[in-house]
Amino acid sequence: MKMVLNKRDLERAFSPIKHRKSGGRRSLNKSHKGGNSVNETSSSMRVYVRIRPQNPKEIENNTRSIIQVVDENVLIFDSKEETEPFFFHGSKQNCRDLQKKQNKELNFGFDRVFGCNSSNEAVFEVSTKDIVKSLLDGFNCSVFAYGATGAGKTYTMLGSNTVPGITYLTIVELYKQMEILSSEKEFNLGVSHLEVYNENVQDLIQPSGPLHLREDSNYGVRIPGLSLHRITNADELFALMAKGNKNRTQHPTDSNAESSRSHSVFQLYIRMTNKLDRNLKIMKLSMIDLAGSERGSATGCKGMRFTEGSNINKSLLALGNCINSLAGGLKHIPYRDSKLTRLLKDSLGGNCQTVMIANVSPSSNSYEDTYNTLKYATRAKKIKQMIKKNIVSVQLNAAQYSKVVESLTAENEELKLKLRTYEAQNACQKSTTMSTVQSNHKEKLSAPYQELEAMNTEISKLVKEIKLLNWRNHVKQKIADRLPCLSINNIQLDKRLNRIKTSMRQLQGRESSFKQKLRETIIRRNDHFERINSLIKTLDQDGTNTELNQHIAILHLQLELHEKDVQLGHYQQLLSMQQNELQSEDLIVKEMCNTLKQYHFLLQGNNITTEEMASHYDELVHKLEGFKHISWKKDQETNVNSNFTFSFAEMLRENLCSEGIIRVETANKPPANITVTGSVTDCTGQDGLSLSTVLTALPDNELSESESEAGDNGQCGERSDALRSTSLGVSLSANETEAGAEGKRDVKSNSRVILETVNEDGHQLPVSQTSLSENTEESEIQKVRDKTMECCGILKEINLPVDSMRDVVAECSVTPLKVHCDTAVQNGCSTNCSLLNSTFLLPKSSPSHVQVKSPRKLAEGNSTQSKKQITVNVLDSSKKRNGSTDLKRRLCNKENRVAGMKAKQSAVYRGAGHDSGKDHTFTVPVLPQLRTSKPSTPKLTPISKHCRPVTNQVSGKVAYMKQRNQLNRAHPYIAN
Ligand SMILES: Nc1ncnc2c1ncn2[C@@H]1O[C@H](COP(=O)(O)OP(=O)(O)OP(=O)(O)O)[C@@H](O)[C@H]1O
Repeated sequence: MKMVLNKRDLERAFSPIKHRKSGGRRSLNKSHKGGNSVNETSSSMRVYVRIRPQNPKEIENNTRSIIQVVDENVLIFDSKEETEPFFFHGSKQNCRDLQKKQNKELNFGFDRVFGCNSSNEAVFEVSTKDIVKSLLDGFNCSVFAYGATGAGKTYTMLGSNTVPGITYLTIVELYKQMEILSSEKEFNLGVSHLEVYNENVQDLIQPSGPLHLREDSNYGVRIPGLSLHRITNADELFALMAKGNKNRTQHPTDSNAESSRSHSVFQLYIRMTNKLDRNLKIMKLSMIDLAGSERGSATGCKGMRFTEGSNINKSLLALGNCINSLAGGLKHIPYRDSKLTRLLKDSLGGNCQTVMIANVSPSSNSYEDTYNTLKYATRAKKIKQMIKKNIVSVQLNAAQYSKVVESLTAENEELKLKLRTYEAQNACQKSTTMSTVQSNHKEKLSAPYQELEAMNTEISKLVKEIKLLNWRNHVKQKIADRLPCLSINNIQLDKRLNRIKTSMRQLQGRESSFKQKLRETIIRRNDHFERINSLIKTLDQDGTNTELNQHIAILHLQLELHEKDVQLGHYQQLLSMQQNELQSEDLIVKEMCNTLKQYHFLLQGNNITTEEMASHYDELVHKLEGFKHISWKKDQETNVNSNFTFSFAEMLRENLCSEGIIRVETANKPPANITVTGSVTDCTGQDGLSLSTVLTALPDNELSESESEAGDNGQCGERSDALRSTSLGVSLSANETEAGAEGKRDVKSNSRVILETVNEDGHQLPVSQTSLSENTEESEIQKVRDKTMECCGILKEINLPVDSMRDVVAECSVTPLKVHCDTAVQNGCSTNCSLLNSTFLLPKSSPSHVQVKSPRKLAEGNSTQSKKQITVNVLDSSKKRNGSTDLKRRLCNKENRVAGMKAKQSAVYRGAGHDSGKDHTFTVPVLPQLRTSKPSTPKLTPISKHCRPVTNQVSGKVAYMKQRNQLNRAHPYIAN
């Protein structure tokens, strides 16, 4: 037993390693092996020590070596020197000089000690080669180099141009291993590289200013804004690594001419998918080169270097504290003390297999640094880590199985097909004794065509990317246009708009870089194509080799097919994006409409709606109805085609008949009869209504009505106005399209009507131009006429003296008035008031008032209720202003309350003469005065279809609108 002589000996007695032991390593290796076989295991941090050779300065100063490597696991720090004989008063003494500082002689044991002569390859073989295996087994791994400044960390991690460091060697090994596994696994790799400089995190590959750290319970520490670069081969990875290292902050100090003044973290993300079961593992390899700890006095740093040094020391101190807490098994680990420890949280105490390489200098000049590093390393060895494989999905679900089976079956089929083709080709070759020359030719063409195919795919991909970016830009622009309409906070609006603009600029930047790439690829493709052409020329100089020509034709077809396939996929992707966008826009519109309606009612209820607001609101409603916007599908507008599709959405309204007139203009004189058939399909594209009619072309200005064969539910009335054009009036009554007792299909607003024109022989009729004359005066007249008919039917049914009205009307020139009623939905009635949107005509000298009985009795069969009437006075258009006032006054006199009013053109009244205080409101726009040249007798839709149970609450308005165009055509107005 050794005698404890003084304090230093005492320290030595309690030094971490008293005997030559390598238990740490053995236990680690054991657990490490275990880690590969199970999903979760515990492991000690592996710690290696590397001693660099003395540098020329140290050699020059003849400094003492303070490290003695005992064997591959043990070193002695500050071993006792071969003491020179000590003389006192001229005689040699047996004891030592007590005035001289005694050597520590501490033994340290590590997983491996690399001496001065060890190479980076040797370090890699022992320290990180195994890491690659663990990584591909699904474990996260970290390697970090720790040590004082100038101790050789960067040399170990990165090396130099001639001596590659362990990062390079590890990645080469990783690629080797991935190559071996490539038949079973798919790999996707991504890289990021950052530095922590003066407590700021910065991206080294795409420097963009300080980044922030975020902690996420699922993903640990994340750095939003840090660029992640996809790589496809080792060269790309090394290029990125080199770029990152070039950007790293380095400054010369007294200790190191190329001192790294920041901590560098290079991370490689691996996504590994098992081809068979599609199980996915995501792993992360972090290679960390820490900045070196330093003593200001030793390094002679001043100013900026001093600040850097103190930041480095601060973060390393925090790292030391974390290592101590982890080694001591404490619950609280002070990760948050520095950016570095927050970043290394995963590697130190998380789910990660970590290797620490402690770099030390052997020179007595670095005595304290080396001692501290060895103590750090010893503490770090005690850290136990629970590591588990990062398997995203271990078990397959049924859907995955079916997918795997599907893909395997498809592959199988493909192989079978190839085999058959091959056999057939073989047989064919035998029978035709195809010359080897031919097959040689084909072989020579195969690779260039494959290359061409790859280029085409790349082009398609780039085009898709450009389109995607374009679309995203367009969407952003739309948002930017819309935002100011709603936003009320200008500061926030500016912020939002700026954000959008920045992101649009980024998108545009990306778009132009894609465009550049596209141009380059197209040039490359064209060059390549030229080369193929010249190759073909050399193979078949006189162009008579038919077999070769056929083969080339097939190759071209295959190329085209492949391209179309790729494009199809891209278009589907684009389409689904656009559909999503449309859906979300649709939702916004609906929500906005609801909100607007609420606000409108609120204003109206408080009697503060201005005339302008009310008419704007009406205009919006009108626009939503879409009556004026029926148009042909754009791309079919000019097509010479007899099939055309148009949206019927605008024509369908909830409760009343809707119609449009379609004009079919033929290039030549149309045949006598044209059959127009059509179908209305609902939004699911299923069969719905069908309609059919025969148009007869008649000479100019001669109106004709021929028999209209309505299909199930559709009605078509037809007219012919000119030799070269034929118009078809199509009307669909909502009551006819409703799902209901008859079980008919509900035709909603996104239904479509498809019409087809066929002549007498059953041939499709070429149509040079198709246009919709819906907006023409004729259609206007037609519309009013139809509304009048319906309205009269309704009025008759609800006991309005239609006959007397008609008599009066017959005597006078007419001013058509449109009655518009809106009702709330109650008592389970899903329909609106029967008067909704109805139009009827009143003469200029109409009776002073029109009595409209409540149609309630129709619904309830209660005759007493029908006697309760409301009265609405409708004045003719020549007395608009006065009339409006009159009306108001009269209604007020009759104890009706004025709810809101438009002084000049419209007014809103609420009638209260109803049985239970229910209100009725009418919109009465004054339409242009019409003159009729030839009244017709239109049919009325059976009243029973129109009349619905009337709801308890009816609200609405009376509106006078300006007289519009003077129409030339006359108008039939009242029918029985
Ligand atoms: N094992 C070694 N063999 C030969 N030269 C070495 C070795 N280790 C380090 N060196 C040399 O020592 C010098 C300092 O090394 P390096 O820059 O790697 O130190 P460092 O620990 O990264 O320092 P800092 O923390 O200041 O960046 C370099 O010139 C390097 O070439």
